[in-house]
Amino acid sequence: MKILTADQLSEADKITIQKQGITSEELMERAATLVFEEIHKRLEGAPIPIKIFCGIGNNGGDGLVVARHLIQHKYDVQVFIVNYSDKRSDDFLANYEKLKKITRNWPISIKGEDDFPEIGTGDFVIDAIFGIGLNRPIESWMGKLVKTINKSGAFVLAVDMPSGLFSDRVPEKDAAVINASYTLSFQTPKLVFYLPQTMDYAGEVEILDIGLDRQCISESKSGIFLIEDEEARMFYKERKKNSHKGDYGNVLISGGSYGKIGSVLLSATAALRTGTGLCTLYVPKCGYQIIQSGLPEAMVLTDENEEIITNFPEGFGADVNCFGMGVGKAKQTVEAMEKFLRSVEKPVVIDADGLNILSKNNELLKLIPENSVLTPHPGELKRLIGEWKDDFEKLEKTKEFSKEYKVTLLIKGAHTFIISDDEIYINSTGNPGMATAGSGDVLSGVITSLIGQKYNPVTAAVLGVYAHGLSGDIAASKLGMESVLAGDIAKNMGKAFKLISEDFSGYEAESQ
Ligand SMILES: NC(=O)C1=CN([C@@H]2O[C@H](COP(=O)(O)OP(=O)(O)OC[C@H]3O[C@@H](n4cnc5c(N)ncnc54)[C@H](O)[C@@H]3O)[C@@H](O)[C@H]2O)[C@@H](O)CC1
Ligand SMILES: Nc1ncnc2c1ncn2[C@@H]1O[C@H](COP(=O)(O)OP(=O)(O)O)[C@@H](O)[C@H]1O
Ligand SMILES: [K+]
Repeated sequence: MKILTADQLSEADKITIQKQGITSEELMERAATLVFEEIHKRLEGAPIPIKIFCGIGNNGGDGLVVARHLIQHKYDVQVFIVNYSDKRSDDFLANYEKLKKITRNWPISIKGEDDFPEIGTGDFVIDAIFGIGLNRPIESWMGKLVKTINKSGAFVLAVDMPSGLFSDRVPEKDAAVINASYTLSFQTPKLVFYLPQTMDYAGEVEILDIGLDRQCISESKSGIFLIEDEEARMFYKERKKNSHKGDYGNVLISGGSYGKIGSVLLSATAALRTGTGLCTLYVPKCGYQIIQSGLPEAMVLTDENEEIITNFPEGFGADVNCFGMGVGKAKQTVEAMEKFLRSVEKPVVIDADGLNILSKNNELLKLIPENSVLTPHPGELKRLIGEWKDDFEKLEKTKEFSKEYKVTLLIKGAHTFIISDDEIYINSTGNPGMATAGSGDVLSGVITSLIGQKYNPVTAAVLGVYAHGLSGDIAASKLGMESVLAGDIAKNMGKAFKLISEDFSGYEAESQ
């Protein structure tokens, strides 16, 4: 799903109104009615005290529409108008009049701290103060109101955006921003719902399709995409009946050192569980027994050194190479990495210590084959591209690096970002159970495997990250998050692809 900016969305609102021949008030009614329906579906008429805080722009107008429907469905509703100026929007005013006609319990105006209501843990708060129209931080008594709502312990549902959160920048420290439990947002996701510095404000996010003009949305230029099941299905290639192991890639994974052989074992297991035809590992001698008994399906080549990698097997002719997990940073290993980079021409996958070696030996960067995939977590990324001021600058710097070296980079995290040139893909799968040693090694194995199966490297990275997260979700649903081991993510890769592919065949069957 495309991610658009606030300006693009406002433009889409205008075009929709024109093309569909509706008024902006009708569009507001449509959007806010969807919000009401979501709430009604969950509350099922429960007599919970609902407190709706409305601004005086169109986000506030949405709040008034939601209030009207809730009251008409006999909910216990009190509306508060956050009355910070006299400039009310036309659609706010129209809905204010409509609300007054259906209830005697008129909205209460808040003009300062003295007017703040009591808000308790049992309340259901709807935040309709500011939406995408926010153009400066929330200050004075309004800021205090936001902080009071946050402290109340009430369940907070934000309409479109948590108030105080900008769609294109990180709030200042101590800024007043609603900490929503849930955000119902209109038409497209907003980038700030997924960045580590801002994602917590939005809580759980659901996107409501308010029927904005499809052509306008599809023509809007955006380089940012949220990857969900629909996109994963589009990328997935089914295995052909008439195929053999040579069709699914001959991969070589090089890494490991004394005490860290498990890392390569995990990557190789993941590669094979992702469908690799032939998988060979290149490890120090001490890894031989471990791999042969731990993963008999893999072949093993060993370095002449017992404990570290000091060389790289030239002329092996793998379809794709992966280098770095558990490899350490010894001088001879750096030399082996240089030999590796000089001897390979096709895109490679570089992970973990492979990335740390690159950070310390910048002259190696220009040896990386074009279209390679680098898989840093934020710590490794920082070593590679330097410090950043905030998440927006991090994205810009990562894009620059991607363009300079013509590589795809991951920024791993709760939402992993995949960055290639000017494009950003954001993953939607995964769970905190995956914050466990070795899950990154599994991911490199998955991406390497997909490149070996002839997915282009960007698609391999995007689909690989999605399937890896889905596998983590399957593992967590069976084991509980605390018990997920990286090996469980590898083990469930097949089930993840089955989910992706079964939906696909279901879709095909339906359309026949
Ligand atoms: N335009 C449309 O047709 C639709 C708009 N919708 C709603 O409209 C919202 C956008 O509405 P608006 O553009 O009216 O903007 P908001 O309701 O977000 O904000 C209202 C106005 O407050 C002022 N403002 C911004 N930051 C402020 C601050 N910190 N302190 C004091 N004043 C501040 C701005 O002038 C802004 O226009 C969306 O988020 C969505 O909820 C929906 O109803 C869908 C349809
Ligand atoms: N809270 C989380 N939610 C979803 N995925 C997560 C979370 N924490 C970690 N992950 C995923 O787990 C993996 C961790 O990778 P990494 O930090 O390299 O681990 P390691 O080095 O131990 O293998 C990444 O794919 C990351 O996206
Ligand atoms: K809001």
